[in-house]
Amino acid sequence: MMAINDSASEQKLVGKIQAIFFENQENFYKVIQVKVSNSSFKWDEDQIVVTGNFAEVNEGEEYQFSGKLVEHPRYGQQFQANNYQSQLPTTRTGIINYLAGENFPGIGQRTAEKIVAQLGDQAIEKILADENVLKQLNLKPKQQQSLLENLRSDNGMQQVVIELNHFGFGNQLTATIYNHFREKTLDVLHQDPYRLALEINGIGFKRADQIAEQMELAADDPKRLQAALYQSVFDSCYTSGNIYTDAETVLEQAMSLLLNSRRVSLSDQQVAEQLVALASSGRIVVEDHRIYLRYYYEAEWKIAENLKNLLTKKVDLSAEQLEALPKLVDQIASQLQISYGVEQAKAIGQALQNRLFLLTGGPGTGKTTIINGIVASFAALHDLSLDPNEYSDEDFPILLAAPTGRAAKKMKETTGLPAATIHRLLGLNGSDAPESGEQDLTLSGQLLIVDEMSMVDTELFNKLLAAVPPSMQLVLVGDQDQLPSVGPGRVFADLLACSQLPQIRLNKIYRQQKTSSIISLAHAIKQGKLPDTTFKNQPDRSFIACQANQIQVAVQQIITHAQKKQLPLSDIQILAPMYRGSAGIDHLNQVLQQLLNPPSSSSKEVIFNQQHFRIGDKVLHLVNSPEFNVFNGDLGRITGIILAKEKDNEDHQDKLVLDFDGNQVTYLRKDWLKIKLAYCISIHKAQGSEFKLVILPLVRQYRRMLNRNLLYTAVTRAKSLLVLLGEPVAYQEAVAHLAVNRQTSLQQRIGELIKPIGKVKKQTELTLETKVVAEEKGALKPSSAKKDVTELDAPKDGNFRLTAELIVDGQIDPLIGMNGITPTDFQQVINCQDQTRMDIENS
Ligand SMILES: Nc1ncnc2c1ncn2[C@@H]1O[C@H](COP(=O)(O)OP(=O)(O)OP(=O)(O)O)[C@@H](O)[C@H]1O
Repeated sequence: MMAINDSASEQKLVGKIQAIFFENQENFYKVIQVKVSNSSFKWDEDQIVVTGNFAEVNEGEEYQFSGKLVEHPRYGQQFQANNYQSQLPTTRTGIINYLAGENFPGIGQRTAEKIVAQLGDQAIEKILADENVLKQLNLKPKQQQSLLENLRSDNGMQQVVIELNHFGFGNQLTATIYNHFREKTLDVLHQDPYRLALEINGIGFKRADQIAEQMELAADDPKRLQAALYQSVFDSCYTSGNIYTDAETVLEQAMSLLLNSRRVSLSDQQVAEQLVALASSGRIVVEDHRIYLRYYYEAEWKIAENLKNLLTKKVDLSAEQLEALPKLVDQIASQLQISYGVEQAKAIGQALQNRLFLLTGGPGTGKTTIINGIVASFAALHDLSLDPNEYSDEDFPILLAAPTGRAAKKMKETTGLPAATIHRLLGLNGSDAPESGEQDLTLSGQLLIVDEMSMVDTELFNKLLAAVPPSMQLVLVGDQDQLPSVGPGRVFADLLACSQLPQIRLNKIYRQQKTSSIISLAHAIKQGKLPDTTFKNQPDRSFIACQANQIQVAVQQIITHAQKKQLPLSDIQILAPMYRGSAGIDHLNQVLQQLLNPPSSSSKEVIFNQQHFRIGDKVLHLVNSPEFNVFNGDLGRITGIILAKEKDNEDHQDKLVLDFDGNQVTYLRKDWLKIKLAYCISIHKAQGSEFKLVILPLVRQYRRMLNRNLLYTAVTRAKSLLVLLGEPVAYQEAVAHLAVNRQTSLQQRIGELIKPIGKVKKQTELTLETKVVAEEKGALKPSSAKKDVTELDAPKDGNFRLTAELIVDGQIDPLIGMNGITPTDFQQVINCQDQTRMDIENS
């Protein structure tokens, strides 16, 4: 039995489990009833209720618990256990009976007696500590196996839970760690605790390093240095949205992680050596000056390869069908009572004739109208019914999808056809890590249209494309001038930058100008201009000049005014770029909650992460939770609060009941991290949503965040009314700054695999095996850095490998990967990190 962290203040309890009252299926938390046989504290009753984190405990078995007696406000005295262990039989007869029992098939009474005769009263502990002791017993191999496996599984999970608790992991993480490593958990914990940081979401380098320090792992251990380096590559991508980073950034960040965690100095050389080792291990990939997480390196290649495969097969249309196309499009237009513009008609024609088609355009340029045209003409061309009821035995042949719930809902409303989120379409669970392996789903259908493509990140697009069969046609629609996806990559912009991919950019605005000055403002912003009318009131928009400290009062007044005009709260949305500061999202939410949903003695509230949640509050969902059918950016309302102490609340947990457009979901306390008050939300989170009235405060306080894409995205969220407020100079600064482009190589990968139309050459096989050799001190070998990827071979199994030999005179060059980097490049990194912070704040 492992040592238990005993402390003098801890109380002990020994007893048999009589009943398990409650067990949480998602973690190890249980409430059990124990028949007391012994206790270190005064206890006059026969039974006691014990709560805590337990692996599989069995009714009827005896356990020893350590912890403390607590007073539950509703249930009285209970024993709160921190640790527990099964009371292994201690007497000779007890051990013999235990081993001869049904837990150990193949071991009878005689064998059990023999084991105890030779190994003594400590037989079980001895076997668990060293399986070699079994050799002296002359047991059959099957008996040995039965003994070992069953003793270990009886004790294994229990020990894991105890030890993870001992290291301070709560219920949820304990369950996640155990489910990930299973019976190897303790080995991982003892031999390479950094794997926790590398493989488990929610555990960072610092936490793993604390465990490693307790295990006395040296501060310069290669595992430690590699873990910090990996974490730095990971952080650079996830915080900036870049697909790759560079050696200088990684080395600098890793060093700061290492020194912040333990005050032991390390040389640059030591850390740089481990960067090379990490690349050799395949967990990161180094190509030229770029450092990738392996997943993203492969994802970009796979996207390019899947696009190439898709484009290889032509759409099978007969000469008659092709000839009839223009007429068909005209017919559809007259059904919709419009006449398509030249570009619009061309877009529909191209979507019908190509396996892959990209469509981008600003607000009001007719994207939705074109989607409707594509759907109707595709159905007419292929003689398909658009009535979902006629497909009871087969799948509907036209799939419509979007990255958020709200965008999918909008698609459903505008087309009158079923539409889903991409996650739902692919059956993805929100907690799937990018590395969660190959998915084998293949979509069924003939046409897939994805809207709001600017929000789709590299990981999701990779997964989506992997599920698209070569027989399907794919239409990707979006507005490339909006903010890029929250996750790494800028897929839509990269695809549009590839002229070899069939695409159309819509420029003409069709939404009537006289009813919308918002749209013309958006198009001017896109072109880097702020029209003279920006700060003058128009029928559908207005401007209120004020300073940062006046924003709160101004916003309160606008909302009060809008409410007097009978505009429901769900139609009003305040958008801001930043969470912090007097004009930041968090402060505005507090102020607005006070105005719109103040505390009252008759209504319940809970406090979580310094936020008060009350019935009626508007909330924003921050992550994708397909299990609830709620997605990142969805807005809902709190309709119920059930407190743990309430009479009929059987599982004694605090709960919030939320309503997302009719979808009622119950959130336990562990889920509350997923929501935030939403009277004011970030512009990032508003992507994919539209609101009747948008209120947009911009002040110089946000200067670091302000750029053209951000302002454009905010303004285009307003459907009918827009109130701008703040400092004119902040608007001017936003329009003047173009967002820094993310570092991605998708365009390059596509360029290597898909030749420009009309210039298709014989494809050279690709490989991703790059050999980088630094010839001169302080520099990578120029020829390797310039090596054309088409010279290399891509393994069919997708097992990309990289050999990085960054060796100079037998030494690792501390300047690895920095060759050719100019101060401007470095500045770009800094700018990206600024962008990054914004992404962190908004994610
Ligand atoms: N060819 C056309 N003739 C007449 N009206 C058109 C035409 N194309 C689009 N419209 C109208 O213009 C308006 C905007 O079109 P649509 O909603 O399709 O644009 P969108 O690009 O999807 O805009 P948003 O991104 O703002 O939703 C709609 O009222 C639509 O009916």
